[in-house]
Amino acid sequence: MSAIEFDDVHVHFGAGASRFHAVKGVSLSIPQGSIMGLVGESGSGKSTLARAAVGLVEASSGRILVDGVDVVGARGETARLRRRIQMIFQDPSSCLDPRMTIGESIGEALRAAERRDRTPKRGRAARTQEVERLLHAVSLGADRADSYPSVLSGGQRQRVAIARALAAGPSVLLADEITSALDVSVQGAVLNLLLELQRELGFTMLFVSHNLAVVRYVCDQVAVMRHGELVESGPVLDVIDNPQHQYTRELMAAIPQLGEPMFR
Ligand SMILES: Nc1ncnc2c1ncn2[C@@H]1O[C@H](COP(=O)(O)OP(=O)(O)OP(=O)(O)O)[C@@H](O)[C@H]1O
Repeated sequence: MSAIEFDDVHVHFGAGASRFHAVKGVSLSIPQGSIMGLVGESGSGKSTLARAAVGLVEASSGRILVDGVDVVGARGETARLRRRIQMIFQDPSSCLDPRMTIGESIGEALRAAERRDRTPKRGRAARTQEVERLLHAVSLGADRADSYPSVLSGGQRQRVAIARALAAGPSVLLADEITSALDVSVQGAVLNLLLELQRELGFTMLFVSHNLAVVRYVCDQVAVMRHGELVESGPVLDVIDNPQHQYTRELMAAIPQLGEPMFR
């Protein structure tokens, strides 16, 4: 498993007069195996920072290091390191092809990982077995392999998205608002599943969320962004219970009550 570090990362969108500075020199280090929450108001640059790590947006400058190796603009062996960073999105449909069955979709992610790692291609039976193991890992029955995404609930689709990410053998997982589109009754199950998998597999995680109660439940560290800048970071309970920055205090005050853990 890998540590990930953002070192003075800047991201701009657009050009000329409409050039917009979305991420302004963010430096953030997530130790191997820990879960860092990333919070801040809408538009503060959280998703953009996460997307820069997987190359979905281009960092204008700065370094993104996986185990100390800069993966920005990486090629060859280093690009392989970057593909060990997997991202899960708010809307699971965005990563599921509606024309593919769930089994085909997970199988495709397995094949991509084989190509990346240059490991021998699994035979059909071995692939089916691995798809079933991954479905089981995310608490879906093996019979789901033949279903299409359209017949699944939002929570089930998000489980499939997690299974696809796991198929890639991630060393770092970026979770961007992964439960905010789900019904509250399903959110807890998906979060608990993710926590169990993280404990079992030990991947490092960046967990982007608006919900501070969820962040407190899931994360051991938290970073706060505002207007593209990092304003504060530290152990989750320290930051939530004793925020140092005025903006973090305002963010906490906006939450009606941070009561006991939500989903236990
Ligand atoms: N592809 C893009 N082109 C232009 N501007 C963009 C693009 N993606 C994001 N932005 C802008 O960058 C800023 C940061 O967006 P980002 O999605 O990272 O914020 P966020 O903190 O994740 O917000 P939210 O919590 O609402 O998802 C916003 O002003 C957004 O409009």
